[in-house]
Amino acid sequence: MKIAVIGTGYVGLVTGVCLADIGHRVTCIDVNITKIRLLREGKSPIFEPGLQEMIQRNMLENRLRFTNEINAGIDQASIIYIAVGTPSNEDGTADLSAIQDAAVSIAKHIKHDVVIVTKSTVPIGTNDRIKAIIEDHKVDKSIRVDIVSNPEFLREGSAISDTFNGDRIVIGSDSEKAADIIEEINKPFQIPIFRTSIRSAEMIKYASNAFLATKISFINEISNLCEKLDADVTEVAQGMGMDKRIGTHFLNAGIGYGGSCFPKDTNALVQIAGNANHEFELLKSVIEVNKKQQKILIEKAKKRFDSLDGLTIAVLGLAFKPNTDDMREAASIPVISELIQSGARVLAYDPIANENAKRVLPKEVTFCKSIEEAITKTDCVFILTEWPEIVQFELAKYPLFMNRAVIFDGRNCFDPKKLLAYRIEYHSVGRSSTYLEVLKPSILK
Ligand SMILES: NC(=O)c1ccc[n+]([C@@H]2O[C@H](COP(=O)([O-])OP(=O)(O)OC[C@H]3O[C@@H](n4cnc5c(N)ncnc54)[C@H](O)[C@@H]3O)[C@@H](O)[C@H]2O)c1
Ligand SMILES: O=c1ccn([C@@H]2O[C@H](COP(=O)(O)OP(=O)(O)O[C@H]3O[C@H](CO)[C@@H](O)[C@H](O)[C@H]3O)[C@@H](O)[C@H]2O)c(=O)[nH]1
Repeated sequence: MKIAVIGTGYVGLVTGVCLADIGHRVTCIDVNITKIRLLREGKSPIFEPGLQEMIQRNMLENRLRFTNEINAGIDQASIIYIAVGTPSNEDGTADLSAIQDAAVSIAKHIKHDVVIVTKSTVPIGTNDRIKAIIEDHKVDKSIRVDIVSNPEFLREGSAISDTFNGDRIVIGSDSEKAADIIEEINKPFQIPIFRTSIRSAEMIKYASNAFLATKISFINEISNLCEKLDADVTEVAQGMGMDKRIGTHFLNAGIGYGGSCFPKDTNALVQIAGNANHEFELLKSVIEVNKKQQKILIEKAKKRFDSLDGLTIAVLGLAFKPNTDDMREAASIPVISELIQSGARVLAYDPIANENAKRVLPKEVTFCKSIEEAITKTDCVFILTEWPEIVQFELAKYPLFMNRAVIFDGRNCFDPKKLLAYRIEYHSVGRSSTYLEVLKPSILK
């Protein structure tokens, strides 16, 4: 099948490359000239495990090409995927300007019948608008355009594996024929296919992200209670997860969720609900809990040191999660800004995201090339992302390199008892802190 994919970001690029890998002929289109130049050289503009190798292999086998020209890109394609960004507007609503531009461009350039497949996360009713825009702007009115909502569920950092091993592929359409074609295209992935109406498909995407975000905020609230009542949230989550109705996933307490999706999509769903005269109280609380949770390590450090003014602090892990270079809505942004405002000197390290982080973090931050360099002569360490390199770093080195070995761990990377053996003072989330002279805080305090 000849396919065009508009937008070569985290979703469009992975979708295009994986569709090529299962045998389709794919042209990826983007307005960004630098991205397309890099891609034509076989270089991935984003860090995503396995992606660059897959790009090169499929280019060599002539199934994958890249262009800035929408005209050339969609010329031969009978299927056009839309995977452009839908970021947040100031008020939390989804900015649909890239979707609008893509729809108008498609309409102006199509020369034969096509199926348009929307991968981008879009508010309920948007696919109807896409169809209306294309019908309005298409030059040859006899061309037939069918629309399919095919929301994407991949996670950054495991995008390729998720594409090949996803739990479901949702295909929403009011055209049986178009849905059949998209089902056929996806068959080689051997993933269960769920067919719905267009609007249900659009809603499944928002509802899924909102539910996962709710799980995270819920366990974070439980973790705050655990700290007050001397329970251990990792044990609690494990015990809860053994109930199949609850499940073990997305119960990791920490400094909250970030990334390009959960913050944006939860806010958008609150707005979508508001527009339908529905106050989504639960989701509003999920968002508020997350905002508070991002500051939890700062509160702990302020309590421990009285003031952060003049302290030198290492921050390990800057990306919003491991195995990605994506800094969108990363917890490191509010945390580091507050550390600097409080008068601390910040030394930061991320195995992959340093370059992207430089563009969004305050200019006062010193970026380091290794964990050792970042923690040298520091008063404490903040761990914000559980990169394997950070989790596996030799614990004995902390007391060796630091002024005083105090760790604030926002991702519960270590067993507190183990850290005590290394003479490290350790503060994590939802668990008792371990001090050198085991000063267990009284639950009555
Ligand atoms: N990032 C994820 O993990 C993820 C997962 C599932 C769904 N989504 C959704 O998928 C969509 C894309 O997300 P992303 O993270 O890949 O975004 P992104 O910002 O990484 O990429 C979007 C790309 O679209 C390009 N673009 C914008 N307007 C264009 C146009 N008119 N023509 C051609 N190209 C254009 C941009 O230059 C950019 O390269 C969003 O709606 C997002 O919510 C993202
Ligand atoms: O138990 C958990 C699980 C995740 N997180 C945090 O939640 C955020 C999001 O993590 P994850 O969901 O793994 O990454 P994303 O790439 O943002 O993927 C989410 O957002 C995508 C975009 O919509 C969806 O496609 C995916 O299904 C959905 O998991 C990160 O900051 C994680 O640190 C936690 O704090 N605790």
